Amino acid sequence: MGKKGVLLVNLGTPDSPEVKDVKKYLDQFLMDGRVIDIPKLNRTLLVKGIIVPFRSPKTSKLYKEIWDEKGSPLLYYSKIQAKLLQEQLGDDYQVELAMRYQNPSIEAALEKLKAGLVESIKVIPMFPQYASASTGSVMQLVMELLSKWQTIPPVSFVNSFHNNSLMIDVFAENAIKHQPETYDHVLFSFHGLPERQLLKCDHTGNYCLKIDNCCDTLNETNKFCYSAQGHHTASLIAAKLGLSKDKYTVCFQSRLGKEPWVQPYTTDVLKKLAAEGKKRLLVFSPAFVADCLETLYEITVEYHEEFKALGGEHVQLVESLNDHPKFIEALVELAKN
Ligand SMILES: C=CC1=C(C)c2cc3[nH]c(cc4nc(cc5[nH]c(cc1n2)c(C)c5CCC(=O)O)C(CCC(=O)O)=C4C)c(C)c3C=C
Ligand SMILES: [Fe+2]
Ligand SMILES: [Fe+2]
Repeated sequence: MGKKGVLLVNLGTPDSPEVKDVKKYLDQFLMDGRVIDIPKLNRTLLVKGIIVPFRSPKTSKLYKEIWDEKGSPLLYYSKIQAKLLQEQLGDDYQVELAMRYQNPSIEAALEKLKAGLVESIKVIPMFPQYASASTGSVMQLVMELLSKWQTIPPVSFVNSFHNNSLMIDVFAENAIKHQPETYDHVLFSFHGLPERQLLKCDHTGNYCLKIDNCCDTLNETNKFCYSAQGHHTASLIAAKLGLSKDKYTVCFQSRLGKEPWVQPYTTDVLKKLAAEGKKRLLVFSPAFVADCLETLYEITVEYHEEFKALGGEHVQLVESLNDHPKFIEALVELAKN
């Protein structure tokens, strides 16, 4: 019997924090039609003509703030996760790591699985909540690449793991280290998405953003909605910590461009909480399985400074799943089941 192949795929990061590598990364990332879902000509003009030239120098500076001797935290933690998963799964499995954008590429990782003569491939996009821009994009590229193989082994995909109980435990355990009861309010700040991407995943056409609080709870209609899955993740972590509804807010960060994105925006929530006199905030970022630019810079530095300027005192990030042994156990479950 051959080994079973497991492919972990996270988003990606530049090869270095230098402007030229950030340009290559942003170009590949934002030219993906599932990330900026507008007609190709408009996307090309917007990405190559405006976003990449103007945003890259700024983004390069931000990456330099979080880059250390181990490299980009997202890649560094992803490599540890893959190594620990391989150790836990043992010799019957071959685990490979890939990034959707830049390196190590999905193509190279699939070639390694092919060379290992694996009898099957389990793809785990490392995004707890399904979104077309993240999980969907990984699935599409893997399917495109595999479609060119002569022999296509049995392939399966993890679609989402927003309610994985081991993952929920890790977020809760990581928060307990910070004594959540000493904070005035808790935020679950998810990476944002353009509203039109949420609307596209509502197959009824009359539910999402048409009904009040459409995605505050998960149901049969919105079960693949990124926002609904995010609210569900947040409610499970809150329940584990015994947080009542008035103690936490689900919000969305990292908006890009002028179009409406899923709301409320984290920056607006910071303003509201500061105006209410809240001083100390504990912030989860449960759309990611590893600390990255969005957590280590946007939350830890930018939101902290923004909140202090508004009269607040402290914004504390709850560290991500990173190399927590229970998260590796969660990955073992996902790989096997
Ligand atoms: C249209 C723009 C973007 C969409 C849609 C989007 C969705 C999306 N992104 C992640 C995860 C990550 N994004 C990260 C960085 C990042 N994201 C965008 C834009 C969109 N993301 C940009 C331009 C950047 C780069 C930084 C910047 O210039 O602001 C990261 C961090 C990577 C790292 O190296 O640390 C992650 C992770 C998800 C899960 C998602 C859809 C739900
Ligand atoms: Fe992003
Ligand atoms: Fe909705």
